[in-house]
Amino acid sequence: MTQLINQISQYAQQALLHEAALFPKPGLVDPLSNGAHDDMSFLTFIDSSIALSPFLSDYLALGHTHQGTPQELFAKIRRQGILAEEAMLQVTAGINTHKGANFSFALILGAIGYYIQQQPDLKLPFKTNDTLANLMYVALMSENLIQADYADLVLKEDLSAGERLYLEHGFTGIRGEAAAGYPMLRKVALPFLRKQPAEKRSFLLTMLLLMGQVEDSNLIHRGGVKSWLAIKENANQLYVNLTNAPLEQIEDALRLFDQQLISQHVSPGGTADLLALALFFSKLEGR
Ligand SMILES: CC(C)(COP(=O)(O)OP(=O)(O)OC[C@H]1O[C@@H](n2cnc3c(N)ncnc32)[C@H](O[C@H]2O[C@H](COP(=O)(O)OP(=O)(O)OP(=O)(O)O)[C@@H](O)[C@H]2O)[C@@H]1O)[C@@H](O)C(=O)NCCC(=O)NCCS
Ligand SMILES: Nc1ncnc2[nH]cnc12
Repeated sequence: MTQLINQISQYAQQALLHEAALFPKPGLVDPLSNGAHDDMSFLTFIDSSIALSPFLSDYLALGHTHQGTPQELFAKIRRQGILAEEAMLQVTAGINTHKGANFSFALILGAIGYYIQQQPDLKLPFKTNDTLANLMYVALMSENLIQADYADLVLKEDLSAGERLYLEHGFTGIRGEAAAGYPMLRKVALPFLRKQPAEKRSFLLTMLLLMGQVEDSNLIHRGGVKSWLAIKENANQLYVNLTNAPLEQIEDALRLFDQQLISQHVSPGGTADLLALALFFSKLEGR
């Protein structure tokens, strides 16, 4: 069992690094560009991923030994996730590289650990139904998240981007995504990736597909709702135009898109995290 948990933890670490290494990513950090970020570089993401690495195994272990309800597992995972966030912020000098990614990987790895406990004979690769079962278990873990996190929010000072967007627009961002069992993975990214070869061209198109659909609190927080809607429309149009294009043409279009988002100083951080999660499940499913 330990070997299985180590392998899954390794896939998660690889997915975080492969997302950061993919280029060109509009507005985001990659090896060739810091995107719309003045405080983050590709090396920051490498350091952040390494800091999170031991916690990825912890999340799996917490699920694997859990006895109790999904919500009780959520509480255990959140406590460990806060420690992970502190470790991340320590190595990044307080820069928020993977706050969202840590949250999502923590929930999903916790759910997978519990799933393995329930199915001791489970072998990799995951079937589609294994992926679905785990994402729906995350929904059970997170079913009280929005109500709990946003209770008395009007009284809270120093709101996060996501909290402010909820108050102003009712957007639920990453919390809503988790509480719904990651529909951006179940219904958008993974059905597409399962039909594609595991190569750079497919990952860049998956990123565009997600950018066109995600309620990305980073984009909205920095650029506002109108800007986010225009970027979504642009991403959707690019995806349609490039869906049969060669890699070189896709890269050229994304470099232009990158320059546009950099000039607007906006960055789809939520999309980046969902891409990392999609890469993770692709590895779990044997691609
Ligand atoms: C649940 C929390 C993690 C939420 O905390 P908070 O309210 O502070 O966070 P939000 O503002 O809601 O944003 C959360 C991050 O989630 C990513 N994200 C955004 N939209 C979505 C979406 N629709 N689906 C999935 N994920 C989404 C995004 O994270 C990535 O972007 C960040 C880097 O980009 P950057 O622009 O630099 O972001 P900022 O620094 O914030 O902006 P600037 O100041 O630079 O302009 C980075 O985080 C990426 O990962 C959102 O940022 C929290 O409450 C919590 O529970 N945390 C600790 C406990 C924990 O994690 N426990 C484990 C599981 S329970
Ligand atoms: N490559 C990236 N650039 C900016 N924000 C991110 N959040 C997660 N991955 C990111």
